[in-house]
Amino acid sequence: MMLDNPASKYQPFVAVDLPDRQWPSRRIESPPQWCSVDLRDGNQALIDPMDLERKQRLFDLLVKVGFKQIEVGFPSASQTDFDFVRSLIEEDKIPDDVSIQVLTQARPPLIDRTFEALEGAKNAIVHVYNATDPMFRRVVFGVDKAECVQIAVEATTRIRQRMEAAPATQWTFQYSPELFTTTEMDFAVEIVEAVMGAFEPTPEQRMIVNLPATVEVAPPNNYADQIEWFCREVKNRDALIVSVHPHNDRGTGVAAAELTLMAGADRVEGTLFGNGERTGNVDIVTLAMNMYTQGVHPQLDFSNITPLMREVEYCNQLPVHPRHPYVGDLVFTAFSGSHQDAIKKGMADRRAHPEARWEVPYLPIDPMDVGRSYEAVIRVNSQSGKGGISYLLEQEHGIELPRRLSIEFSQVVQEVADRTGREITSTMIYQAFADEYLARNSPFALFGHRLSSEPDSPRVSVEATIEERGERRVIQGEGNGPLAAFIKALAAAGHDVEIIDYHEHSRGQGADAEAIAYVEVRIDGKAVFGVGTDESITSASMKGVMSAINRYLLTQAAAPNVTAESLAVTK
Ligand SMILES: CC(=O)SCCNC(=O)CCNC(=O)[C@H](O)C(C)(C)COP(=O)(O)OP(=O)(O)OC[C@H]1O[C@@H](n2cnc3c(N)ncnc32)[C@H](O)[C@@H]1OP(=O)(O)O
Ligand SMILES: CC(C)C(=O)C(=O)O
Ligand SMILES: [Mg+2]
Repeated sequence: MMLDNPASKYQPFVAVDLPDRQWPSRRIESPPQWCSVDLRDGNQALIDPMDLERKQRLFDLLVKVGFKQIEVGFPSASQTDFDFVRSLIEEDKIPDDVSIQVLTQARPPLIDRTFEALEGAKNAIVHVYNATDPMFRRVVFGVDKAECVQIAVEATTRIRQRMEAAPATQWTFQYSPELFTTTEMDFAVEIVEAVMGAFEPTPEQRMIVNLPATVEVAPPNNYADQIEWFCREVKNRDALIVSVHPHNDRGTGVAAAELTLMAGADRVEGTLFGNGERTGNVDIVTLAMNMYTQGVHPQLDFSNITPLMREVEYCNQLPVHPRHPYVGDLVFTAFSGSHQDAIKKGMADRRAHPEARWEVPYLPIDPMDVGRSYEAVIRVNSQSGKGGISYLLEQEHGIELPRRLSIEFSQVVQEVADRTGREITSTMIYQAFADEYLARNSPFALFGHRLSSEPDSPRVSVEATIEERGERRVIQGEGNGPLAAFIKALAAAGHDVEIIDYHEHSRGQGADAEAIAYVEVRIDGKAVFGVGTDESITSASMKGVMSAINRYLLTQAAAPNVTAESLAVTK
């Protein structure tokens, strides 16, 4: 032992010797039996355990999600749990296809009280446990292996008798060798087989053997080895439903559940969002959604996950982390530029191929599948780039910036983001866009124009009323189209402007529809963008040119120093 290494006081886990393990090459192809233990294992870990109202709300939610097995409490432990079980039964609140499960220690008075609570239930699972791990046998119980087996067998016998005395209930028996993963594997099989000897399950009437990682102390592959080993070794495997109950002390509860299912487990006990003792039980939402994203429907409904999360937060009085898989407030949001750019392209590709499989960069799942919108997919701060800014303008304001303009405008937003150090909302982005381009109507303003053309001639004449530094006048020009004619008129008035690039589209629908024109011009060798909006596309394009001239005249000192050449290589 290295005395200067404080970690040397810990023991490494004992690996199972299973060189011919089969589970690594298996896949999960169907969902397991799910059992929610929110109302028991989750509840026993809360600062304030749930009262009857919260328990009932969570029970109703679990039923709605689709759980068919729900551990509703430890009725011999508290009056609240006892009363809750009684109210479920007496007020007929349990759907016929749902089994309630209750936990008891392997102690006769507690078993008797448990059966009192269950009187009149249609379907019930009685779950008894005792710790089998060597440290617990020595430190907590002061028993040897034989005495440990005796505790389990006597409890099983008593439970069997109580079940036989109440045949109107459809009973299922469940035994957990608590701390299975730190129990000697051959002893785990020995005690389970002794319990099976007392209960006598059959393939037609199976019992549940729940093999918990009560405290997660080893990597998930070892739990999987233990499950595969157990399933091979135990006699009458076909009379058992093998259940796993991962905890999350090492942060690998979900991985453990997945690998143990590959290793042969039939059933998983866990909680919504992973509430539970210490670092929690395995999170069934993540587990189920992981299956979903592999094309396996978990048969649990998480299609409207945000209200579900809020309800669970209310019942547990604990928040769900904003980065929690599939549900956290931030998990469908990209702030960083390259992610946003890729998402924007992926979403465009998706719109072009809506029937294709889901393939959007950085979004492992379609947010719509859990009831989230695309709204928060992109949010902008100083880590963002042009892709995200353009995406928000496009999605929320119908503005489809041409590429070079989006490069220029992203620098305007970047300046605001760097200066404030805060998130820039889509409203703020729109405002910055409007201030920068649309509000540019002085010192140069357009007050109206008239177009005319000769029949059969492509030539167009324009007569426009402009105001420059307070002085109003009429300018005239002729060209191959309205915009060309307007440029000619401006040249005659002393403003030499060359159109480099031009884009337009309509924005909004119906009576609210308007045209938006993006004009890139060269003035005195400098590339400048302008944007104009109007009901008429011709007016929008002229306003766009005016916006560019105004930006050139007024803001060139403050505006980013951009030339046509530099835009081609920026960002
Ligand atoms: C891994 C798990 O999640 S296990 C479930 C844990 N959940 C809970 O404990 C919540 C509900 N529990 C309780 O309210 C109480 O513990 C009760 C009502 C069940 C029992 O309370 P008490 O009778 O005061 O016993 P307490 O829990 O303090 O002590 C445990 C005693 O039961 C024994 N015991 C503990 N677990 C078991 C078991 N599964 N089977 C048999 N005996 C057990 C202990 O050895 C100890 O015996 P001792 O007094 O002779 O030393
Ligand atoms: C009661 C048992 C199954 C338990 O919660 C555990 O071992 O974690
Ligand atoms: Mg547990």
